[in-house]
Amino acid sequence: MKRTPHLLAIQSHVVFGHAGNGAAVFPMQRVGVNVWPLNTVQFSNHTQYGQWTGEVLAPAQIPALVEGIAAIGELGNCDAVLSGYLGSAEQGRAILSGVARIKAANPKAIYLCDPVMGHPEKGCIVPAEVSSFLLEEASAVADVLCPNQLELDSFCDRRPESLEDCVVMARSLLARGPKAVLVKHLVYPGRGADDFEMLLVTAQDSWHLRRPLLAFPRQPVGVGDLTSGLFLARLLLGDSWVAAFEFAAAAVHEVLLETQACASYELELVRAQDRIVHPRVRFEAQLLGY
Ligand SMILES: Nc1ncnc2c1ncn2[C@@H]1O[C@H](COP(=O)(O)OP(=O)(O)O)[C@@H](O)[C@H]1O
Ligand SMILES: Cc1ncc(COP(=O)(O)O)c(C=O)c1O
Ligand SMILES: [Mg+2]
Repeated sequence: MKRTPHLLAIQSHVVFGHAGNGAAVFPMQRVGVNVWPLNTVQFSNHTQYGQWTGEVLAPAQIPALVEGIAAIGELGNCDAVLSGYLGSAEQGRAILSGVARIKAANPKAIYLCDPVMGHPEKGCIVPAEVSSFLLEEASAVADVLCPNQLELDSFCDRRPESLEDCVVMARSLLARGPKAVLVKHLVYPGRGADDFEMLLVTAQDSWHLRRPLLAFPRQPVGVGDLTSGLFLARLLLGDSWVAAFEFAAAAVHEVLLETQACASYELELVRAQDRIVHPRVRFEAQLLGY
């Protein structure tokens, strides 16, 4: 029987609703991965409500928890680390030391970094030191980076001029060390008004994917976290880069369709659970010639 992969997921948790691990853990489990959730913050709700209560995890807890897993002899079973929303740069450095510890125990383990930098206009609040940490330190260690357009622009310190330019920008991140860059949401001059576009770039190839843009009165939160989590889960289950990309796009679209149908602000993950595992829609990624 094929072994079930194990994944250490280090990101935020919300008590109410869905963001960070609260958006990604259940879907990753549903598609067939053992998830080890390590919550960088525990907030009452995501920050786009404009108010929340809760705490940031003390950074020293991250290596302490990783050591605890090492002490029971399980660290070598960790196949991947996922990091997302961070409460402080110090937490980020603690994650990198955890990644090093895990790679020493299992050299095949991969590290996917979702560089959540915040979006002040949308009300996603992330400390400025976290952005600097992601730009300067995490990107050099990550095997896979999953920025949105704003985060890609921050990495490159400019905005794209075209789709081809988005590929150039994503490729420039590969030079820092990652093997693949998934841009979860593309924004560039001249893009299709009715589409939601994504990009996957590896050293060899680049793929572009379109799915329908859905109308929401308030943009749902946690979509990026869900995308990164499902992409990594499917990679661990043996998918190729492009298959995992297409799966994540389809499964996330199913969740958004259910969320829209329920007129809900929070992602309808429980109602959409079967559609996450077996998406009814399929979006084919197009291989770009550049
Ligand atoms: N098909 C879609 N139609 C409309 N909005 C979408 C669709 N897919 C994702 N979104 C929204 O687009 C935004 C994507 O956010 P973005 O900033 O690119 O990534 P992240 O979720 O990581 O912040 C989110 O607000 C999400 O709710
Ligand atoms: C606590 C928390 N985690 C994660 C996120 C990231 O969510 P998204 O997937 O939309 O980038 C947010 C965004 O506001 C947040 O408040
Ligand atoms: Mg995000």
